[in-house]
Amino acid sequence: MIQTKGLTRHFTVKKETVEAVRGIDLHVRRGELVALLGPNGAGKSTTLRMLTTLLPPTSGTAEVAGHDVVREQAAVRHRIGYIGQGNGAGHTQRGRDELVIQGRCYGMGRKAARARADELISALGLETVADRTVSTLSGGQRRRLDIAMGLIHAPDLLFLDEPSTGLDPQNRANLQEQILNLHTEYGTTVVLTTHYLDEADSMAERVIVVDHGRVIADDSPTQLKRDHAGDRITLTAGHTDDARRVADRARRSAGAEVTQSGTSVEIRVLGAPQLLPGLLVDLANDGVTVTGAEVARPTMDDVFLNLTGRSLREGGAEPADAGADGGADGGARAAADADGRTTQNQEIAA
Ligand SMILES: Nc1ncnc2c1ncn2[C@@H]1O[C@H](COP(=O)(O)OP(=O)(O)OP(=O)(O)O)[C@@H](O)[C@H]1O
Repeated sequence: MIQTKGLTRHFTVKKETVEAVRGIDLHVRRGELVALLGPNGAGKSTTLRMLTTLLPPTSGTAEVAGHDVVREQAAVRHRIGYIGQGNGAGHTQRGRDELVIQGRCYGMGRKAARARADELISALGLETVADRTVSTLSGGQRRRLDIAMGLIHAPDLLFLDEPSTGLDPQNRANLQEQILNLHTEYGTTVVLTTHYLDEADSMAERVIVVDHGRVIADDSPTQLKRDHAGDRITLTAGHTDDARRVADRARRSAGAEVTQSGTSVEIRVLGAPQLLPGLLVDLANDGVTVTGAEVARPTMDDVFLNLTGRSLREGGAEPADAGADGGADGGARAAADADGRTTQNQEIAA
């Protein structure tokens, strides 16, 4: 469904070259749900904008839904849906009308566009708000309307750029569920970008970790965690001296990566739940008192830390949960009309 080779994109800012994407090779199969995960500025949106024909690559090639993104832009756009960051729907229209107009832009007949709009309104739980003007909808409802807009022409492939950024946890969970349902029900291939670790972990069948414009890992969340992060045991001792003895024993008994910080000792191993009881017995035999023990299974953050040496959160990449159900305006979307001509709303020029 997507095949890229050596895809790069450079920008020139004040005579300086910004290498946003530095040679990405991707292969996404039909029906996959893939998350591009990375911190702010990693190159995720730039990659998506090249794949959706909104931005020409500096070099390399990309084929999307069987068409070249540079030479066959209209054909690509007919086969994809793209939901950019922020809201794309016009704010003074009723949601239902926006959907029908979008369908008409794709060359659908009035009746077919109306029927498809009804179907998506129901699939995305928008029945009670579809006849209100878009400006009166909550952030979560607008986001779902945007997704309906991206799906109106039944694309084979849906791109979502940070679909749940700016939503509160409840709306985020709701939106994730809707996306998963659409993926299952219609078999749509979905490529989304996110810097929510839990989103990549829980939604995606495959996570492509991007950093500094390059792919640094590509696998299922389970495999990534298995390969790049062990379990974490945290043991607390009453005194620093005891903590040192805990650390020594952990290194000897478990052969694990051990870090001591004051009275706390962090042990990274595979199979922590099986290992911990034996370790506690060894420590008791050594006469060391442990006052606390905790086992944490690996997260995508551990994977990122292991791959890059820094936490995804350190770069400010993990946004705080938004308190309000709101999304920024100024999103981007692309649509092709019946002749394959293209409309773009509020897209930033490169
Ligand atoms: N139009 C542009 N002009 C100049 N530099 C740009 C432009 N678009 C992106 N960049 C730069 O390219 C790099 C990658 O940006 P990009 O938006 O692709 O990252 P991202 O991974 O999507 O980040 P975020 O999670 O914050 O959206 C950044 O350094 C960014 O500042």
